[in-house]
Formats: sequence, C-alpha cells, structure tokens
Amino acid sequence: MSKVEAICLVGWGAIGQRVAALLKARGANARIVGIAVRDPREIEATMPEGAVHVAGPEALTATGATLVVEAASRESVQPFARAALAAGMDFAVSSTSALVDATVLDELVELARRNGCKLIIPPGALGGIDALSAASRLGLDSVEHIITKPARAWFGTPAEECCRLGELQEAEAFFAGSAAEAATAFPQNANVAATISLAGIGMEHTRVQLVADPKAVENTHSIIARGAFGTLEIRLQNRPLATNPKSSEMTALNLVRLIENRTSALVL
Ligand SMILES: NC(=O)C1=CN([C@@H]2O[C@H](COP(=O)(O)OP(=O)(O)OC[C@H]3O[C@@H](n4cnc5c(N)ncnc54)[C@H](O)[C@@H]3O)[C@@H](O)[C@H]2O)C=CC1
Ligand SMILES: O=C([O-])CC(=O)C(=O)O
Repeated sequence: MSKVEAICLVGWGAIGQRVAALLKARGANARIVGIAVRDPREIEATMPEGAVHVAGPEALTATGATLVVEAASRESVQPFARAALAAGMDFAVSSTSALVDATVLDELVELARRNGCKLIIPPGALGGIDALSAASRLGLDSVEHIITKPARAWFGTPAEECCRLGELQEAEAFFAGSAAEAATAFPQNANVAATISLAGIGMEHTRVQLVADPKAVENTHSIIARGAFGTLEIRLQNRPLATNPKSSEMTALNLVRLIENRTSALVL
C-alpha cells in the first residue's frame, strides 16, 4: 500500500492554495491535515476536506502532520519551525529571508538534529540549486543573481523609494548589494537570494541585483556561479502566480515535487 504524506500548510495564500490544488489534481499521495492562518475566516470557504484550522505553532502536533510546509511570511518561520522541529516534524521553508539571521538558522538546524527530523530548503522559484550546492563542495569563487520582475511586483516594497515604479518606461536596476541586504529589505521578493546563498557561498558574498521592468510579464532569475567545478549559468523566466505577482508558479511546483518525492519510489 502506498504511503500517504500528512501535510500541514502554514499560509493559505497564492502558494499554499496552488500547492493544494496541484496535489489534488495530480492525485498525489498527500493529505492536507491542517492549515495555519491567523484568521480562520480566511480559509472557511476553501478548506480542503479533512483539514483543520491550526490556530498557532502550539497546535501543529495535534494535526499528526509528518511534514509542515511554510508558505506564509518571514515572521512565521521561526515560531512554526521551532514548534514543528521540536516535535520531530520535518519543516520546509519558503520564506527563506528569515534565515538571513544566522542565529535563527543555527537554532533550527540544531533543533532538527536533536529531534531526528529535517529543516528543508526547497528551491522555491529557482532551479539548479542542486548543481550549485554540489559545486560549493569544491569551492566557489563568485555567485551573481539578477532578479527581474514586472514593475507591479515591486509595489508595496522599498523599491517605491528607489524609483517611480508607475512611470517606468524601461527596465531599471534599483538595487545592487549582498544577498543578505536584498533578502532583508525585500522579504516578499528576494527569498531566492537567501536560498541561493545557503546553497552557494553565503549571504555576504552572493551579489544580487534587483530590476523593475515595466515591459516584463515574467519573474526572471539569472544566476552565474564560478568556481573550481567550472561555470554555471541559469536563466528562469517564471510565470507569476495569478493571485500574487510577487511569487512565481515555480515555487508551488517545487513544493509539489518535494511532497510527491516523499512518498514516491522514484525520486527526481
Ligand atoms: N523561496 C522562494 O523562492 C519564494 C518564497 N516566497 C515566499 O513565500 C511566502 C508565501 O507566498 P505567497 O503564497 O505568494 O503569499 P500570500 O501573501 O499570497 O499568502 C500568505 C499567506 O500566509 C498567511 N500568513 C502570513 N503570515 C502568517 C503567520 N505569521 N501565521 C499564519 N499565517 C500567516 C496569510 O494569511 C496568507 O494566507 C511569502 O513569504 C513569499 O515571500 C514566494 C515566492 C518564492
Ligand atoms: O517568486 C519569485 O520569483 C521569487 C520570490 O518571490 C522570492 O524569492 O521571494
């Protein structure tokens, strides 16, 4: 008999709902047993059958989930990950900007180690994280990441103070700095910078450029890494999710892949 993975989602927004819909449509061996959001009214009408509202981190264990998948916010990561890992539940992080703070990362890794479970960093909106992580084992010289999103994806972020987003005619690079700076200032748009740093040469040495492009319809990630292994160049042109232009479809797809791999005999 096939194993069924019991999943608790933290967050029921663009990514959480897309993951649930894809798992259902694909008949995956996964059951959503809990959904954590602050206000239960947010999930009333769309709650998957058999799932319960999880009122806070302390309510995670009662769901019986074996995997907790965070797709909520930077603030949600530490409290929910602490509770899950302390209870021996694996925890997958989407809002990886929470891990820029090395003390948070160290604490969570130590909790996972002590309780025999795993802190999982999925590729999120990216691809090629496997190759970058493999390459880092031989040493990397440089990693550069350019994140280009439609101008509208930068509304509600500090990009509004760097350029006139509503009036742009051409693409504008409005930020250049370390991954730590990018992920700290743009937690809704640059989690990928933290993810790539964890796989590569760290938050301070990974160079990031952020670009607002009024003509773009996709979220583009261009990554160049150089090291003893050779050179890696990746370019992804991700469709944004219908309900949140800041987040890419690929993020949900990578979570579906992670969840399906948990029970599949063939892991890809
Ligand atoms: N790692 C990556 O490559 C990517 C990461 N992300 C991140 O994933 C997260 C989710 O993205 P979306 O689904 O697009 O966002 P969204 O705004 O559409 O949905 C967020 C959901 O989380 C809930 N939420 C927020 N804080 C919470 C808390 N403390 N406790 C319980 N529920 C909480 C909200 O009520 C909502 O249901 C965001 O932090 C986003 O920045 C998004 C895209 C790529
Ligand atoms: O979805 C994307 O393209 C990347 C993103 O929002 C993030 O890293 O937070």
